[in-house]
Amino acid sequence: MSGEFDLIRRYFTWPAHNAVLGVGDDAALLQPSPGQQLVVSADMLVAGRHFFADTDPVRLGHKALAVNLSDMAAMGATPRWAMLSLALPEVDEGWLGGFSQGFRALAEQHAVSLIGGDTTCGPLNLSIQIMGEVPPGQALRRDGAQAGDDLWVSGTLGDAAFALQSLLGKVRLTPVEASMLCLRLEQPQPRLALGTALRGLASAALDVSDGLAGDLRHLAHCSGLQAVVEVTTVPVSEVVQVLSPHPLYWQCVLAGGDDYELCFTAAPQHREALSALSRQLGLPLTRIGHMQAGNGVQWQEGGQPVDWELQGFDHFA
Ligand SMILES: Nc1ncnc2c1ncn2[C@@H]1O[C@H](COP(=O)(O)OP(=O)(O)OP(=O)(O)O)[C@@H](O)[C@H]1O
Ligand SMILES: Cc1ncc(C[n+]2csc(CCOP(=O)(O)O)c2C)c(N)n1
Ligand SMILES: [Mg+2]
Repeated sequence: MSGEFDLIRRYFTWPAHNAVLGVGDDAALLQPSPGQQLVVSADMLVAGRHFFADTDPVRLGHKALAVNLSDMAAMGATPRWAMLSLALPEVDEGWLGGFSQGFRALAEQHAVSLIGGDTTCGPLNLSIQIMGEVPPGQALRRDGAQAGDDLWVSGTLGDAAFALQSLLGKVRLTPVEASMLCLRLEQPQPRLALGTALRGLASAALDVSDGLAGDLRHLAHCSGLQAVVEVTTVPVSEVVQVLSPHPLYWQCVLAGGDDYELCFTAAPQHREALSALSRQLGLPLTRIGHMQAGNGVQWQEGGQPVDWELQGFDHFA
């Protein structure tokens, strides 16, 4: 292979069906759908900090895009375009082939076009910008929760955090358990169908990337309210349930991060509609608490407040 431009052509150039002009010029040209608002977000993955450098490149390509799609889901947006900026320590054809395959498969599954990016030599770093669309006024923001709203979460929490603990040798799992949890850590599924279905139902939403404790604090702060969470109702997988005696249990479930589930608020009148949506999507939606006047997050166990100092993931804490 002859270098940077050959690499881009071979691994990161395929037809961009919904762009006027994609990879190959100084910039891409996009035609947003008439009347839609543009939704834009960026997320970077750094080797050694967000993933281990020896992670399966197919899974890594998936995850790099998935964490960005998750932010589109959290906004109730339909993703349309992605830009991929890479710093690569070397040209490793096997790695590039796998990474490109994982990225492309997820992009095609959601009709997202790769329309450009940047490629340099440097410590392994994957940076993606994602763009999507939402009808005006229908985006799911963090600041819309009302006192009395129910607090909901999709899927299960804590799987990815326990997978990380297992990879770090701090939790012992059977090979089957470890591979189930590692799938959650390395190949998260962005909840896009849920996000768009929540338009008009949820009053506020965000995705759980840094752990419920940290992310919920953002939602509470933006809405000027307090979130009350009954910890015994927080949904966990069967594998994580078995780990409930472990000293890291609540830390992983409530503050672990890397879950990429959606956490949202909705008025109690929408409970039936949300249960029906859960059945329709085949995705658990669980009521874990409510919003009230105040600030921050109040954890309760069996209805009694507990004084747990849980922090979400913070790169500089
Ligand atoms: N360097 C930066 N310059 C400008 N804005 C930033 C910068 N870094 C983050 N932001 C903005 O700060 C807000 C919070 O960013 P953050 O990365 O925490 O988003 P998130 O969805 O909560 O988390 P995650 O990165 O885990 O997806 C977003 O609006 C983001 O665009
Ligand atoms: C090797 C390795 N070490 C630690 C973690 C855990 N981790 C890293 S960043 C992050 C929050 C989301 O990041 P951001 O807020 O930057 O989007 C979490 C939970 C991991 N996945 N891999
Ligand atoms: Mg987010």
